[in-house]
Amino acid sequence: MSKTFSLDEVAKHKEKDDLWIIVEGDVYDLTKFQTEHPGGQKILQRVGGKDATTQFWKYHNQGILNKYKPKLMIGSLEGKAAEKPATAAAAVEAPKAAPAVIVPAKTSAVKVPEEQRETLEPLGELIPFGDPSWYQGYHSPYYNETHSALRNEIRAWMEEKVEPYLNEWDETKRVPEEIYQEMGKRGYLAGLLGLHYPVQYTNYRVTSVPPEKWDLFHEFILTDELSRSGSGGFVWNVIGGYGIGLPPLMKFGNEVVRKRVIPGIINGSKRICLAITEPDAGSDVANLTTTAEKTPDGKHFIVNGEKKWITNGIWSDYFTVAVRTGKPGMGGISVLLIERTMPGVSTRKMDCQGVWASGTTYITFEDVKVPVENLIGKENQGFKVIMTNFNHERLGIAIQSTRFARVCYEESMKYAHKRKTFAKRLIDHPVIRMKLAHMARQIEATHNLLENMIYQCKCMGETEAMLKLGGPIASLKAQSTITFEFCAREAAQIFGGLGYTRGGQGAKVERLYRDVRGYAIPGGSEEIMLDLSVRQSLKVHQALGMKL
Ligand code: HEM
Repeated sequence: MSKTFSLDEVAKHKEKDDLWIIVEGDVYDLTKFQTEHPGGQKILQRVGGKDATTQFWKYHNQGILNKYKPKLMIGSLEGKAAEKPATAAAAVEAPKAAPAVIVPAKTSAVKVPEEQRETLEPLGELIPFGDPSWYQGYHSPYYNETHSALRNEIRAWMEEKVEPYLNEWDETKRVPEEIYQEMGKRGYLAGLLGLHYPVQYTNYRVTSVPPEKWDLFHEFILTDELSRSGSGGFVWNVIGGYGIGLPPLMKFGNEVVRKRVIPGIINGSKRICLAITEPDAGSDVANLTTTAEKTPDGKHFIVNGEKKWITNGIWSDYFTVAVRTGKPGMGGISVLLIERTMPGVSTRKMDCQGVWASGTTYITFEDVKVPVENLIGKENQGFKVIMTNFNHERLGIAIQSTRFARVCYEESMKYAHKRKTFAKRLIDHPVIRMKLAHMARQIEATHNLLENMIYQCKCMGETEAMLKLGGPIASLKAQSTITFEFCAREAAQIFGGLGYTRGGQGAKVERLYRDVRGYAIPGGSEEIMLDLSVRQSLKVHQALGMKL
């Protein structure tokens, strides 16, 4: 049981060589820690023996408390109010108006179906627009109790295992391998393929969702909650290569290869990535030049070429690679599964502006001998394989960008309640409220479009979705990254110097600002997406009988 102390007892420990403070009713012994405190020793000594809750929240965010609590907390004050989690939001000055009342499901005007009631149980800090509206007691047609259970499960895991370490991982440009392995064991990797939960390849299950109930909204929630990290590097480290590299193999791979390779990847012990982009061919896929020539006996392809900006390439065991097997243009492309053990594969890490922990890689293939069984899909029909992948990839980017925009907004809203300028909190300056309002309206609009697209994908078959939704999803991808860029910029302005320095309270904002281009360019640049959204939708609607 944790020790309890009276205020008088704590007050005795106020000297440099015996220094305690109180934060949120808990007592911390900072005697040893003070010399390594990044904010300085004296500032701690000034609050020695006292309640320093207000000062603490002024300079730190929740992650710091979560990280240091286990090391520095020695007990609590006598009579500390019934255990409720300490949060930065709790320290924010109370609003003047009466607190909002969440309408419980039972008293809603419309009868809420039994299976949706739990989704109305709020989660999070209830900052307006700080989470999707169904997290905050608002109705939605898309979610049931398995979705809210999953949301709670991932958030708890992220807060314990991921959040406190994000800054470290960003600086070292690597997420510990155990996190990826845990993604496998917790069943999360298996749920990220835009497909039914693949029970045939894994015995791991997601604790809160039976496999037969798994749908695209679960995948949405999973990616969304991972993105609450506010780190493109983290998200891409754990799902970047996997989410786009594995689906083609799952759908179009040779059965023997699938059985040999997929279980290790889904269980988190092996890694895969998608290698399409080349030094000279990005969004313009049809022009790629990496060649794969068949050997005279027809048993192998010999692959030569270079791939660039490949997420996770540096630590991947498998590469889903677009190659040219035939004539110029889209009719001569195939997709091959290349394995790191095959001689002639080399990878080199690239230094980029953002997404640091994602392992952006330059790959060279030099006379790599690949068995024909490793062909994914049919020879010279690889363009279809690549196209089928695009909706899933772009939806993933849109989910991440939208949550990143929300993180920028949420962080700004919290900070605007504690930072004072000209004797007023930032939130009391109309110019700051205007910034927050513009962020929120774009985030909410994008999120609603996102839910609509996911619902369409859930209802349509894959081919119908590929044809009909190519345009709208391209539009959504651009909408989400433009929103992300806007919110990152506005958040950086609100945070001022703190959004310009790495680490500290503005860490997420500073990092996300650097990650913006990593989202606006790959998976189809904004310009190409917007143009495609009109061209593709016109084609589809011509087929549907458009009268123009
Ligand atoms: C449990 C007690 C505390 C811990 C574990 C702690 C930890 C930290 C850490 C890790 C940082 C680096 C910045 C960051 O990553 O966010 C920091 C910065 C700082 N801390 Fe603390 N701190 C504690 C208490 C306090 C208190 C009570 C004060 C003020 C009275 C304070 C004032 C500061 C200041 C001024 C900075 C520099 C902020 C900046 O760079 O903008 N800290 N602290």
